[in-house]
Amino acid sequence: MASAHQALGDARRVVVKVGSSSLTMPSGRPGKSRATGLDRTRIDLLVDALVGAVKDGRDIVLVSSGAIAAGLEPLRLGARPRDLATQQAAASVGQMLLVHAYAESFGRHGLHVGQVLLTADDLQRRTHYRNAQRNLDRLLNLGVIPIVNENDAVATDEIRFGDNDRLAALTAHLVNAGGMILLSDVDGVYDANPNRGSANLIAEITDEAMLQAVDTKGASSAGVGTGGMATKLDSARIASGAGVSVIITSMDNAADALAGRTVGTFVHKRGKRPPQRRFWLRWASVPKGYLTLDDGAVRAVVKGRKSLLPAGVTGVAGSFAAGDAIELRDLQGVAVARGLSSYDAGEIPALLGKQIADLDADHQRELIHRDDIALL
Ligand SMILES: Nc1ncnc2c1ncn2[C@@H]1O[C@H](COP(=O)(O)OP(=O)(O)O)[C@@H](O)[C@H]1O
Ligand SMILES: N[C@@H](CCC(=O)OP(=O)(O)O)C(=O)O
Repeated sequence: MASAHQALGDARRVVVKVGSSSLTMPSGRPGKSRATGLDRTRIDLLVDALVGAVKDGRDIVLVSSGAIAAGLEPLRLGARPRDLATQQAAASVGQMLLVHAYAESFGRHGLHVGQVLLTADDLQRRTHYRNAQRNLDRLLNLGVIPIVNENDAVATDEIRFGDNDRLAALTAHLVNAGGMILLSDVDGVYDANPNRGSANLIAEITDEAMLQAVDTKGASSAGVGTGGMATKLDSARIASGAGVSVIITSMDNAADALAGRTVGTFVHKRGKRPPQRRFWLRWASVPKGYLTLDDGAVRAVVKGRKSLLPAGVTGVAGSFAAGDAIELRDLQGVAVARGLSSYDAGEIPALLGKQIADLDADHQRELIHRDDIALL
């Protein structure tokens, strides 16, 4: 019987994410063991694995970290900087080196790469989301390998993905990928951080409870990565919940993972690809305010999948306009859903608690239409 991993081998469009720790090498400078340079041999190894799939007619989108890490050595920075301005500077220098290295490496096979730098804001606005989608689709149709990274040079602390694992999951939905492979310096997910003692590889993760049970404590081995295993599991949760099969493994296993061989940790997809609007609302939008719902309204929205009517809303907070994303909270303050408000925040207090029939003709509609609600 074929293993579950084969689902990845069968996916026509795959997002592959590679972390800083897999692309860089210790410089060996005394006392500066964390300073790094790009490891061109490893980049060629990765590229060769990806090209194998491209030559088989599959679409590959590469989400690559490593901009900040690649900027460390040229700027003589000993370790990943903590302050934002130096991170941005390192990324500005490093991103060029990174994409240049990919362009040369794919060039050995006669293939072109296209750089796509995204900010969190690009995926938080629906119009930008569609722009990014159109560009990625066109690049793939032209036979170009898109290389995606966060636009670290302009990202600020408030509006950044921070880790590319999550960006990879959002990208997988954006391009309608069937599979996602997260490549790191560890060959899979273990039942505890393998750097802290003996641990066992988890070959398959079948549900959300298993994803949440993994022990991810302790620093990563390389020191240049950002999220460790926790962000990879978050990413796997987002992608697998949106109908994408996921493998988490090491870069050395990239070709095997793409071929559907049994390597690393396979995370089973759950459900189907959700409509773009719901996925975007749930995972990429930033709520501008919230409504407080009484118990009946929570039941209607969550269990009944109904539109939200003013009668069940007890409060409004924040400053938002019609069409903005807002949170729906229960009486205990727990967010149960996100939705796109049909009204400006200032219009809502006058509607609270009222039946639709009692409202004037301009306001005889729901606060949030059911098609504009994503449950959390
Ligand atoms: N349960 C676990 N299984 C595997 N690795 C783990 C686990 N918990 C923590 N880790 C750490 O996560 C690291 C990978 O994360 P990170 O260095 O951020 O990767 P990358 O730069 O590739 O994104 C591994 O080297 C390992 O030290
Ligand atoms: N965008 C940043 C990488 C952020 C990140 O997620 O890094 P990693 O944990 O190595 O995947 C960069 O290119 O340096």
